[in-house]
Formats: sequence, C-alpha cells, structure tokens
Amino acid sequence: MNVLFIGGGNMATAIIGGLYRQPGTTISVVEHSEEKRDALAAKYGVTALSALPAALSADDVIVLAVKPQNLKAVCTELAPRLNGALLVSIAAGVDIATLSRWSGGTTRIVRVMPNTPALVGKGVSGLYAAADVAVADRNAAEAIMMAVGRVLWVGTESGIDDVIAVSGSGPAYVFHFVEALEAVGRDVGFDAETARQLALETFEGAIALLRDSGEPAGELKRKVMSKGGTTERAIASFEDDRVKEAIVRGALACRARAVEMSADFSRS
Ligand SMILES: NC(=O)C1=CN([C@@H]2O[C@H](COP(=O)(O)OP(=O)(O)OC[C@H]3O[C@@H](n4cnc5c(N)ncnc54)[C@H](OP(=O)(O)O)[C@@H]3O)[C@@H](O)[C@H]2O)C=CC1
Ligand SMILES: O=C(O)[C@@H]1CCC=N1
Repeated sequence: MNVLFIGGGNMATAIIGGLYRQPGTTISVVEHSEEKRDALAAKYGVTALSALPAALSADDVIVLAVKPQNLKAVCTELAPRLNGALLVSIAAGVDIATLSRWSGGTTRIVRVMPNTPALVGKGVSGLYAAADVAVADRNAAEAIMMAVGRVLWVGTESGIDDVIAVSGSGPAYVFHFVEALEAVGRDVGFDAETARQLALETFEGAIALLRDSGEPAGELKRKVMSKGGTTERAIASFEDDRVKEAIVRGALACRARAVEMSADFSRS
C-alpha cells in the first residue's frame, strides 16, 4: 500500500510512528516545514516532500492530515491530480460532502477520527464511510489505523463527532487531570519528577485494575473510599465542585464545536 500523508504534524507523526513498521507499506509525507520533513525522514525513513506529487494513482491512499482550515486549499490542489486515489480524512469538523465538493466530486472518501496515543500503538480510531464506498477502500483505511491501535466503525457520519467528544479529544482531558495531580504532588513537597511518577503510576495502575477486574469504575472507586476516611473527603469535594458534570459539559462542548465547524465548512 502506498500511503501519502498531507501534513506531517502531530497526528500524522503519531500514525506514521506506528505505520512505518508495517511490511508492504510505503509512506510519503507532504509537509511545509523543512524541520518536520527532516525529522520524519530521519526517524521513520519516509519520503518527505515539500509539495504534492504531479499525479497520483488509483492505488494510492491519501491521508488528509492538515488542520481543517487548511483543508480546502489542499483538496483544491489535489483535485486535478487525484486520478481516483482514495482519500482518508482525519480532520475534525469537515463532512464528506464538503470534502467531496472541494476535491472535484470524488466519493472515494473515508473519515477517520484517531487520537494521539497512536504514537505508542495505543490509539483508538472511529471510522465512517458512506454506503457506496468499496469494501477494499474501507479495509485500506482500517489497516492504516489498526497499525496504531484499535478501530471502531460508526454507522452514521455524526458518529465521528461522537468519537471526537470521547476519544479524539479525550487524551487532552486525561492530560488535564494528570497536570492537576502532578501539581498537587509538587505543592505538597515532592520534586517534579517524583510528582510526575506518582501521577503516572496512579493512572497506569488504575487503568490496569479497571481492565483486569472488569468491575465498573464506580465500584472500584467505592473500594478506595474507606468510610469516614480520606478518599471519601476528596470525592465529596469533587462532588461539591460538580467535577463530573464539568467534564461532561466540556466533552459536549467539544462535540458541539465539531458540529459547528462542519456547518461552517459546508458553506465555504
Ligand atoms: N492532534 C490530535 O490529537 C488530533 C488531530 N486530528 C486532526 O488531524 C489534523 C491535523 O492535526 P494536527 O496534526 O494536530 O495538526 P498540526 O498543525 O500538528 O499538523 C498539520 C501540519 O500540516 C502542515 N500543513 C498545512 N498545510 C499544508 C499543506 N498545504 N501541505 C503540506 N503541509 C501542510 C502544517 O504546517 P504549518 O504549521 O506550517 O501550517 C502542519 O505541520 C486536523 O485536521 C485535526 O482535526 C484528529 C484527531 C486527533
Ligand atoms: O482539537 C482538535 O480540533 C483535534 C480534533 C480531535 C483532537 N484534536
């Protein structure tokens, strides 16, 4: 499979970091920044280009990995040289109908919503394709994302917005929480490295326990909360501050932004 990434930033790097180990996959990247091109070529042995190739072929898979606001320009430039290549868009907030219109009317499009843990092979991606997209094209998009983690197909395009709210943007929510836990560690007197290790081991251990035990998070939470003890006081404070509700509101605001972006781009 020949995979051409357009945009070699955070998310493309995360996917390439897993994909480059796959036998039978040739990876090229078109990226503006010379520094990023050099880094990608040196680290992953990919072909790094400063401009789009003159012509593509129907066997190529093009991964659109630029920011949504750069996507119209990229698609417009791609349209005359696409020659039926498959488009895989990882952009948030740009619908297939809009991508198709910008790309000269092609319908060979799969939308994917990955997340950055792809870089360490622990990504999770939501995928969506319209009913008329061939099984071979779905399989190609799925194979790319399976190289960097788990995949989940959603049955409607709005399902991609649902995936963004939970797992696409989700790593940032977790990092936000880790930042707070590290800050507590430092505030009570640990050095920065110790505070970081305590926070990370706590997250890793808690996730491992969730997976291994199969018990719901609420049940495991209750097992930490000794009656009249310390955790009970912490959780009561979180509840007073409506922390859970704030996280839900934030994730729904994330989803609403994806919907808003899709509406805006559909008019451009
Ligand atoms: N980051 C994440 O966690 C996730 C991101 N996504 C999606 O992935 C896409 C990329 O996001 P992310 O990787 O974070 O963004 P980045 O800004 O890190 O990467 C995009 C890269 O593309 C370059 N670029 C812009 N226009 C062109 C062009 N015409 N040709 C070649 N290169 C170009 C940019 O260069 P320059 O900066 O010079 O413009 C930049 O290096 C977005 O659409 C986002 O919605 C999806 C899921 C998760
Ligand atoms: O913040 C964003 O718009 C992108 C999409 C999902 C994660 N990052």
